[in-house]
Amino acid sequence: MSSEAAVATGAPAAGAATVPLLRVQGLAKHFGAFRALDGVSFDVMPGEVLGLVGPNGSGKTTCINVITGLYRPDGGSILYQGRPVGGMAAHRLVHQGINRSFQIPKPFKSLTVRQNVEVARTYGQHAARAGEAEGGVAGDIGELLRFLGLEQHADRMAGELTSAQQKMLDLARALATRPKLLCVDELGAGLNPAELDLVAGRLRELARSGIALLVVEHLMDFVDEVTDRLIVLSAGKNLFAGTLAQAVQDPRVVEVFLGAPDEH
Ligand SMILES: Nc1ncnc2c1ncn2[C@@H]1O[C@H](COP(=O)(O)OP(=O)(O)OP(=O)(O)O)[C@@H](O)[C@H]1O
Repeated sequence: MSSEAAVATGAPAAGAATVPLLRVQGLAKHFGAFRALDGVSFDVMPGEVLGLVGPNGSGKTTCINVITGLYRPDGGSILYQGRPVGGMAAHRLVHQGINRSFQIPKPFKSLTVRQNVEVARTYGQHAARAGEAEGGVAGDIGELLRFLGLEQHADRMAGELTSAQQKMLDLARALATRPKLLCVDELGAGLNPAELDLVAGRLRELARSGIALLVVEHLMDFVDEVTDRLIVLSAGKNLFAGTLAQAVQDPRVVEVFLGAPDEH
């Protein structure tokens, strides 16, 4: 990688000892002639919370969709724990420790909250059998529901939950598979300030427990609270890598994404 690319992607300096959990290099995804991802590169370090931000349509969700196996990449590489996983089916990635939550959760509405999480646990049982990440918040379903404020709803049908509660359930389902890398797609949208506070705290707690997070989000206060570092995408390409404090000083980021302070 050139030194310029290393700066743009926030890659660690050559010779740095820490190995990325996920390394995305030159990732491409095309829909017909349209290049939704046009050579995106970044690393996610173990236990890191990396924000993936940018204007509407810049490719953030597509990036998560490719990393988690919903779409096959059209170019570039995805290395997870040093091994290529680009194009691998979603269920295999879940077994490897990569899972995600969705912008619009789709729980099994006629199953209870607990049953929804049990189904997810079964789906991820390969990881459970391997005895990885036992204990912690993802160790026990009751504990997981408590962690996400769902314990009093455990026996309700998922279809009866509010949309905020459905987002928590979606997170619980992803965590039930004991991910090492959790991709979180616009969790903050539609949550009230108290719910946002709770979720931000929980995501930080997950990171402290060793889970790496890739967080797509529009709410910049939430991004500020939750993430260690940001990648800004613009039109399917890397625009910036660094902290939010650095991003607000970067004229390119201000121009295409953040806007001038008086525009807020
Ligand atoms: N399945 C698809 N077929 C065709 N075009 C798609 C598909 N998925 C995404 N796109 C297009 O790719 C571009 C990137 O979409 P994507 O959802 O990744 O953007 P985003 O950065 O997540 O946007 P937002 O912040 O609005 O959610 C958009 O122009 C979108 O219309």
